[in-house]
Amino acid sequence: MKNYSEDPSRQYHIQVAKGEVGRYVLMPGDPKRCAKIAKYFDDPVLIADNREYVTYTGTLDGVKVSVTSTGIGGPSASIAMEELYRCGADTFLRIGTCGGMQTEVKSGDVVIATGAIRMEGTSKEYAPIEYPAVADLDVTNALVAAAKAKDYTYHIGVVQCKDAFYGQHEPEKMPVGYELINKWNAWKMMGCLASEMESAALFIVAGKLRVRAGSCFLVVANQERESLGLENPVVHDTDMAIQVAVEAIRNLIKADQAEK
Ligand SMILES: O=P(O)(O)O[C@H]1O[C@H](CO)[C@@H](O)[C@H]1O
Ligand SMILES: O=c1cc[nH]c(=O)[nH]1
Repeated sequence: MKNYSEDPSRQYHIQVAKGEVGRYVLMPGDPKRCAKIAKYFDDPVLIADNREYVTYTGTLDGVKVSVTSTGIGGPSASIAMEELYRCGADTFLRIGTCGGMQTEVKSGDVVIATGAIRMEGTSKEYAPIEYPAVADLDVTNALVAAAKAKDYTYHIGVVQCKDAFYGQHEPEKMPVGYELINKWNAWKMMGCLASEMESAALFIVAGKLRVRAGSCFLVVANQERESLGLENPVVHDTDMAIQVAVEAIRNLIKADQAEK
């Protein structure tokens, strides 16, 4: 597709040029998380800051790596991945926040996604709903090894993605018939760990582009625990999940170099 950028060497939305990012890219939703993540890189340089997309590039163990924020939701996340791919990236690690959905998935824990429920719109513009949104196995294994090594409490499994942050949790309050559309209770019954907004789109776009994508999250809070009157503090510190994602990139770099 034509590049609408004023400077055609830069991608229209992310304003990054080919070669300015590494093959490994961390993808937080929040643009302000990028500087925090870039502090883990050696020699981080701010490459671009346009709309919700902030990009830094540096190195980890001598290999070029980047961080680009996606903004909230599938539409902007899919744009980030498509444009980063055109700049040379092929391995994507989303590092986000999520809300726990099972009582054991507590505030401050880390969640690693094996797949994502496609209760959002973006992925449906790429593939029919029967096609599953699955995380890449190499990236997921790298995340699990990183979480294990750090000795953090982590959970591995399916996450749910949606387009509306508000209003999803209370199917019983929906008008008759609407609960068929709001499947929150079904996701919980099936063991879905947590809810967030971008992984389904990222996993499906990654499939189309034939690139690797995985996700890990900080659990901010848990609506289920709240409704049962269980302890449910709100945790904002994303550092633990960031450390897991950065360590996972190191694991991938090692594995990729060993394969050469
Ligand atoms: O913290 P980030 O990465 O933005 O992720 C989560 O937070 C936002 C909602 O508060 C959504 O983007 C959701 O996926
Ligand atoms: O409940 C939550 C918490 C964080 N992010 C989400 O998308 N949902």
